[in-house]
Amino acid sequence: MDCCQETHRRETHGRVLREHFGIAPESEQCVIALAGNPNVGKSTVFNALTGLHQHTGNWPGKTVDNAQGTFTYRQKPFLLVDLPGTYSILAHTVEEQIARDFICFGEPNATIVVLDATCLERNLNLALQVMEITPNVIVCINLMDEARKKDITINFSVLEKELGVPVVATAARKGEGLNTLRETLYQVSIGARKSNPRQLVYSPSIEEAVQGLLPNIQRLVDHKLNPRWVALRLLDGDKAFIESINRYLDFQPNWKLQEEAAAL
Ligand SMILES: Nc1nc2c(ncn2[C@@H]2O[C@H](COP(=O)(O)OP(=O)(O)OP(=O)(O)O)[C@@H](O)[C@H]2O)c(=O)[nH]1
Ligand SMILES: [Mg+2]
Repeated sequence: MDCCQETHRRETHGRVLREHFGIAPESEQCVIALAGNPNVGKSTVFNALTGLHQHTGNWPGKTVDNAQGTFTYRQKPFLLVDLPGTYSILAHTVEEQIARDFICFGEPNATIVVLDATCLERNLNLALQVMEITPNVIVCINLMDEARKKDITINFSVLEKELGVPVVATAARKGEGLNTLRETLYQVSIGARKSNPRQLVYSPSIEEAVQGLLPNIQRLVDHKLNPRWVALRLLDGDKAFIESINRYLDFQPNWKLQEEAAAL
């Protein structure tokens, strides 16, 4: 990408954040999304990091501007966005669409996926989905105090190795693990800690179809979206996603790609 393209990309990104999500980060500020299943402690983590008292009820509408807070760590300013709780980000509900669109088109510098330590298996589904969109993921395993009460033990180093992203244990209500979370966020945000997120491998026919679509998608979405993720959504026949691409990235409707995907 040359510097004109980079400037254009930044301007488009700034406009998307402002116009679609009501967020206007200052130039040095790192934007961090907080995602997770309902009731896993996202807002508790949000409040602990920002010192705010975010309402811990349902997401109030289609914007995220009332769920943002700031904090500074090691002189680095962060803007944290508390996303609505979702089991998935395949956009079957308004909440899923908000979370998916923010992670995809808001392009946060990093996304913390908060998981419930007492039901990891179910919660990991969302983490794997987010890891398909972006490599900048931190997995925060919360409710560790509850897990301890139930004699659940988690091998964090194995999990971190398997997932390929940083994994942090917290009991946010007690303030446990939050310093490690801040430090990990900092390391990821300054690029000192690189991730290599595990990617789900689908059946050979789907993988072949993805490979067939990638060249055209790469041309279309450029650096703006993860082409593999777009290919998977097209193969899924996700029309709402194509509409989101056109809405956020100002593309002319391009149904040809979808026709191509449908023919595969
Ligand atoms: N025991 C324990 N309770 C916690 C912890 N973190 C959060 N909670 C409690 O879990 C409940 C849900 O926390 P929230 O922070 O509202 O969860 P959320 O993920 O924001 O929920 P939604 O926004 O509704 O999806 C609250 O009663 C919190 O006090 C923790 O680490 N340990
Ligand atoms: Mg909440």
